[in-house]
Amino acid sequence: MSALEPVRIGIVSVSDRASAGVYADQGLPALQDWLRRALRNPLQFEARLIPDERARIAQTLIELADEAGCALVLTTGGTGPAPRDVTPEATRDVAERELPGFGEQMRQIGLRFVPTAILSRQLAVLRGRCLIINLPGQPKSIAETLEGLREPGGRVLLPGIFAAVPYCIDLIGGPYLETDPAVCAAFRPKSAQRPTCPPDR
Ligand SMILES: Nc1ncnc2c1ncn2[C@@H]1O[C@H](COP(=O)(O)OP(=O)(O)OP(=O)(O)O)[C@@H](O)[C@H]1O
Ligand SMILES: Nc1nc2c(c(=O)[nH]1)N[C@H]1C(S)=C(S)[C@@H](COP(=O)(O)O)O[C@H]1N2
Repeated sequence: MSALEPVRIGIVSVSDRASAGVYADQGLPALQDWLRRALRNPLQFEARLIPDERARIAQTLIELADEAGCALVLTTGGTGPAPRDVTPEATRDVAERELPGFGEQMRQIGLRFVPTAILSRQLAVLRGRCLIINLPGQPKSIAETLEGLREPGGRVLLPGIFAAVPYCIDLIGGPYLETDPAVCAAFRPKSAQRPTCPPDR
């Protein structure tokens, strides 16, 4: 049995108004809250609040992936069709490979909550040993997208995208992530499952 490894996660809120102080940023707290509930590993966050500027977003993603050593970076905001929504372009600027399945599933989930989910151009990419995923800016969309949809009794109707994140990070050589199945049941093939020590020991 191995102890759960610490994981460094980049969280990036892309918002002109929140970064200028027009309103309080709710993106970073929502990301942190959800990740703390979902993951059992010790977590270290690298948090950034930045405006909707393509070069600034790209530079932040490079810094988090290459210098800070984040295994995962989640962005929120700037995925829509408005002229200043450029997060997907900045993400593609730094991408080595794209994982189109994430965007497909994220829009499917979003459509169960709002018809305008079709407007989000959100995507996921790989850069070295880092998985970068774009989430929409609406703070409630963060938990919706990561966790998916349940019926009132708790049964999962549509799995959130986070179910596939731990195995993806295994495959790119990152730390072994363990989730709380009550929040998000991660899927791994049996051959990839490892026994780990419970976190409270
Ligand atoms: N970081 C944030 N904190 C709090 N609320 C946000 C944040 N980002 C977005 N929202 C809310 O979600 C709505 C849709 O998000 P969207 O990313 O389209 O914002 P926007 O209209 O481009 O403005 P901005 O970039 O200035 O946040 C916003 O109008 C705002 O009400
Ligand atoms: N799950 C979910 N997805 C969602 C939403 C939402 O509320 N929940 N909002 C949508 C809306 S209204 C827009 S315009 C697009 C793009 O949002 P962004 O520009 O804030 O990233 O995300 C969409 N995706």
